[in-house]
Amino acid sequence: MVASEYQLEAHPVIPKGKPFLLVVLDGWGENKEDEFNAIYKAECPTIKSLKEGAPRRWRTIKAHGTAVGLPSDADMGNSEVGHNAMGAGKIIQQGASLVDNALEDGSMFTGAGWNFAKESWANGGTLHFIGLLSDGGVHSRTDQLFALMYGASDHGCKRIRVHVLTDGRDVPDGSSIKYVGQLEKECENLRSHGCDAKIASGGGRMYVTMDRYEADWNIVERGWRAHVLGDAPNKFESALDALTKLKEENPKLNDQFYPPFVVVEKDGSPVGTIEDGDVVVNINFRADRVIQISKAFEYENFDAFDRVRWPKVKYLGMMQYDGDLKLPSNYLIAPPLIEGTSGQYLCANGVRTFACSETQKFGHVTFFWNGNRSGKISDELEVYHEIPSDNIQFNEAPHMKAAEIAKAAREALLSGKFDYVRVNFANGDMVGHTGDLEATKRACEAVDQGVKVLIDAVEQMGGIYLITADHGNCDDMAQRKKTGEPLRDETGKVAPLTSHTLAPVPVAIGGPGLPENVKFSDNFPKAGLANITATYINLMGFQAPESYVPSLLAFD
Ligand SMILES: O=C(O)[C@@H](CO)OP(=O)(O)O
Ligand SMILES: [Mn+2]
Ligand SMILES: [Mn+2]
Repeated sequence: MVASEYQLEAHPVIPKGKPFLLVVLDGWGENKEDEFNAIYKAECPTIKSLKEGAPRRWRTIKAHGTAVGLPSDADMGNSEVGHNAMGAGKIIQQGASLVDNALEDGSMFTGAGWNFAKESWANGGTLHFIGLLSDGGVHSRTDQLFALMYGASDHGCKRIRVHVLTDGRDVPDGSSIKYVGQLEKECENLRSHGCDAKIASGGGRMYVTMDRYEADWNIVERGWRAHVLGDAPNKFESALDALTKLKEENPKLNDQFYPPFVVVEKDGSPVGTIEDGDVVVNINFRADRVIQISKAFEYENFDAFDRVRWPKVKYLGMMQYDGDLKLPSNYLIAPPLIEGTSGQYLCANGVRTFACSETQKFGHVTFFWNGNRSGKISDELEVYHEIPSDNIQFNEAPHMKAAEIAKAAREALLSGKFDYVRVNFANGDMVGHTGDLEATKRACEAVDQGVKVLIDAVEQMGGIYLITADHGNCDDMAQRKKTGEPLRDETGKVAPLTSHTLAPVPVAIGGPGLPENVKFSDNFPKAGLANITATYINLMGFQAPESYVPSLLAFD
């Protein structure tokens, strides 16, 4: 039975019932064609032919800044906001913006979450912050952390401990020293005003605490031991010492992969373990990489690793990270309410869906796509298929699981059991984040081969496809000066860019099932990822919901 609020009318031009393929090329922007654009330099005949072979069915759309609900157009896009927009058909004010608003209008410090946290320090508990320390704006921002620290001090908090995860992925490698230096300064300032604030522990975001989609629980366990128990092989008298000395010992170490460390007093005792009665605030607004640590703090029954000690603390997220699990149960800011997602509409109209990626992006095409819900929309109509990612540095095996994803999705298309096959290829993004240009070219080639397999399957089935991306990354692998020239070190070596880019992303449609007269409209020059949703709902033979931003299709 179709829930009437979600009923969709038939599209007047595009027939229903053709198998439909949607591909997200993660981290694949349309950018300047130069030697640092891995896509341009790689052999990608299939994806390049989409643009050259059918120019009326290829265009770019915005994937960053306000077009995807971020605070400003200086913000690069990311997977969360990109997949939220593509899944939901509208621009959603995202976590970063909601936190900014609450800090600006003061509602941060009057809400239920803040009041709940306050009880703890009013009773002598320590306030702990855990999170990614940078101003990358993808998972967190230092200015928001500092505002919370000062807010707490203004509200009577006398003891703050910060557990820092160094970045180097949304910001240049090596910048962790700068962010830790800034935080040290703020701590010093707070101390001079009577609030004992210190950095207590830390580690690199890809090695400590911030695992996602249960790819490797060891990452979270290392964080737990350092932050909660004060237990790590590396102990230093300050976080700055930790970063500089660990790097001296191992010059190849990068910010993303710092081992866990604990800051200790002169006598070797940790400056800030997490104890009964304390309050822990996770400063990340983005969910995927803090769901596991949130479970470790929140769940009484927990067997992912041995916590050794499970302190009775108040635990809060910057946001609630999982709407289905209600995790965590306490949070500072209510997450964006993402209702009326494409999945809700399509399931209500009987569309049988196969969603697939490898672990690193599995939640992107399911959880983020469905408006940050960890469950399925329909057990009868949907199959979610995860291919386990390898736990390695991805420039060592840049093909990742592209072939396996293509194989699984191809079988789904050919089986006739699905109307809609949705996949994400991780390579351009995950290898792009390593800053390794040569490996990233190989990554692009693996994606291109995967896309070819899938387009062939669509051809065979008389289907329709839409191929797009969530934000840029592999399209520019060099840090740039203001002039656009690549930035070089003293030896002339180009500084690698490990982050996403601000580039728009391509979108291409095609397939034998697509009527000849369907093309992209010449309107909507400012279209963004949210416009994809109405577009693919049309491609499946339905008119899009009125609440969605417009479809990009036009008809001759
Ligand atoms: O790895 C991640 O967490 C982010 C970058 O911080 O990348 P993406 O948005 O592509 O998942
Ligand atoms: Mn992405
Ligand atoms: Mn990324």
